[in-house]
Amino acid sequence: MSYVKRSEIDVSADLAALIENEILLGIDADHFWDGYVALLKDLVPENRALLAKRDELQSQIDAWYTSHKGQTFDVEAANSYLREIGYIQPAPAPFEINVENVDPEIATVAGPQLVVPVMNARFALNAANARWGSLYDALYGTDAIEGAPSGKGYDAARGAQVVAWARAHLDQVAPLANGSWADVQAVEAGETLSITLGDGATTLANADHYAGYRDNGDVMLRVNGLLIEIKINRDSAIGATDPAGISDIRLESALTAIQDCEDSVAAVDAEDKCVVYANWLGLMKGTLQESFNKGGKVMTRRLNDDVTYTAPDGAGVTHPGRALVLVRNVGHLMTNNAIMWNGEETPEGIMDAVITVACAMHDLTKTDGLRNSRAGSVYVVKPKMHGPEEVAFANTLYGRVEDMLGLPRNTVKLGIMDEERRTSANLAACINAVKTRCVFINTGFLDRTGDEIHTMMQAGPVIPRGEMAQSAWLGAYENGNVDTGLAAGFTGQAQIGKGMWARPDDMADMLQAKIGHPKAGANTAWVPSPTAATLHATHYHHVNVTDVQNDLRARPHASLDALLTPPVMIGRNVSDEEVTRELENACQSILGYVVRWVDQGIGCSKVPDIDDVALMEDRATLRISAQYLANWVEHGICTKDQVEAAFRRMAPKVDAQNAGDAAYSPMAPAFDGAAFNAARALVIEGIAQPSGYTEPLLYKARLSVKQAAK
Ligand SMILES: CC(=O)SCCNC(=O)CCNC(=O)[C@H](O)C(C)(C)COP(=O)(O)OP(=O)(O)OC[C@H]1O[C@@H](n2cnc3c(N)ncnc32)[C@H](O)[C@@H]1OP(=O)(O)O
Ligand SMILES: O=CC(=O)O
Ligand SMILES: [Mg+2]
Repeated sequence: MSYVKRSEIDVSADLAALIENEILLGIDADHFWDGYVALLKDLVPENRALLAKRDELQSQIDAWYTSHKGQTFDVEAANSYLREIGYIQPAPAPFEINVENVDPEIATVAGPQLVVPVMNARFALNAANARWGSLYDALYGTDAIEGAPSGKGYDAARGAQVVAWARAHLDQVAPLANGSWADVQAVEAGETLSITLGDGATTLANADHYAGYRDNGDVMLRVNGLLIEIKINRDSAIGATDPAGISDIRLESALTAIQDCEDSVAAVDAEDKCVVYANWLGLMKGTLQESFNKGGKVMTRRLNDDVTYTAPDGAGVTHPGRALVLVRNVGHLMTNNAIMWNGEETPEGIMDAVITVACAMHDLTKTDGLRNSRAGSVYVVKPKMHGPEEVAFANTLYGRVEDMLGLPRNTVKLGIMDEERRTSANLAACINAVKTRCVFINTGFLDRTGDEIHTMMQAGPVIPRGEMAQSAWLGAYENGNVDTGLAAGFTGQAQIGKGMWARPDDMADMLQAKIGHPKAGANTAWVPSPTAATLHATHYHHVNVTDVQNDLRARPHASLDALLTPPVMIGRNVSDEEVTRELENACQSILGYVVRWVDQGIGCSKVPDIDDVALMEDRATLRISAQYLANWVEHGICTKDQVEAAFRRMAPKVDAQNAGDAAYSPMAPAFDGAAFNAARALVIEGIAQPSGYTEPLLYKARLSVKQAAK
């Protein structure tokens, strides 16, 4: 890689060109680079000290559990030790966040949050455009309706089921004064909504559900703040068969979308980071586009326009056509060779902070066109922070970035991923550390599960993975997050978010289960795809989250003791069959994910588990699998040899799963490629990995593959 000297640092020539020629907006390049160096000088030592503190606390916790081996777990004694070493910190006096200029998609309206790897422009654009999605398509094309389309063309019987489902949904969430949406013969929208049924006329039971109409006759409803567009088009194939000419029902779906620079991407060097930043820049400028071949046709995807309609009082309304996008930066751990200082890599988190916010200035300076934040904010999601000092460090970092770029204080809003144990245990103090920026707390339960296993490594053998969802700590974590957000005044200002639906193909189950998120008081929850966003949107039609939050405020705060009780097996045997099954399942998913990451730079994959259920795998799910097996080896539930044997049995299976991919290199029978070795190391060296993170080994392996290819 070639570098250019800027101020006192060596910057990848490609990154410097991107920044100087395309990103910097009215900022002198020399001033920018001097500011960058000043920031490194002030913040790198603190960054390193925070990482050292993580290690120090971990060794103290390891030592405490090792010295209490074999004893019955005493939560009081454990927590008093955690207080003594500063792991549990005093809670702040009651306070409320006070955040200004927050867009309604975050502050007031509840709805789905889509996450997308920003390195993939085709997906990133699709995510931004997923603000609106077809309910008919989402039902027709997934298992949300039992079975699958039959025959080659349109399956009319399935189509009828879709229409029936969608009309029944409208009957529940936007009912007619009398009769059913299933029997509508004609719709006339104007100052009021007139609906003709077979046996007379009616209108909506609740006039507030009527939002207006579009020039083409489409009807706009609004339920719990989310728009529903009833499309009327008698010339379309579906509309022609419908008595009222209804051709589709389109839902406001992904209100927000997180463009991810972190766990769903594989960005290890300057070349990769340039792709990340260029895509994010394109989204902020509104110019990103991508051409690709789909179904034999070349298509070009761009950002969608806003949606216009007329309100019942005749006023013209312009409503966002795109999700409000947030950017997930990386955490405080990793460094990257894109910017070198004194011959050393510099923190990737600092680089993400400066560059993604600088890109967002292109949005901030717009007054029309494809704007992202109409309120004038930049939304950054900060993952993997451990405790209040690390959150305070993020506050300092983004404040320094604002100063460097000449932005008003608190332009940058922060979302805290509540996904590390020390953060959950001190969540109020974490929020307090960014109380003028904090726009979300989200239970990233996948990383959080990985951190639970890693932090409690010496407490004993962890329970089988399938039992984790029911364990007491997880319930206390999910409830505690909501309780803390409510006490900190999040209602009307910020999101209380819940985690990812990690079975992207199982939409029927998602429809059943994920309504639990708004019912638990979450005003958003993560979905893996635009289709999932549309289906999950229906949940927010049913549940008024503000009402739920108002009710929940009265309940007692979730128990800290439960939160900090480790999910270990006490006095329990695990059968040989169960061990083999767990080993094979984990090894298969580790290999299936790692091989695509290391060999092809794909950061998020759909990988079949041992029962052939397709699971979304990213660095966080990998962290769980690796730490889980590392824990079982540590406590003698299985041996290193068994792990090795399971990897070798599973590698040919993963190779077969990828047989259709021309770019794929098999791992068997040699078992000595970079990917296989990285997978093995993630388990065998798992305990030594900082906080059990997977990135150090993944980055190393990927860099070696990229180097070899050059
Ligand atoms: C623990 C955590 O940190 S969770 C957060 C990180 N995880 C994520 O961000 C998950 C994001 N999701 C994804 O990356 C993908 O959905 C995967 C990898 C799970 C599955 O990808 P695929 O196997 O390619 O999906 P599939 O073939 O079913 O669908 C592809 C289509 O859906 C679209 N799509 C799928 N996921 C997304 C998404 N998250 N955003 C936007 N579009 C998407 C694609 O654009 C594509 O449509 P197109 O052909 O019109 O472009
Ligand atoms: O980032 C999300 C998680 O679950 O981890
Ligand atoms: Mg995470």
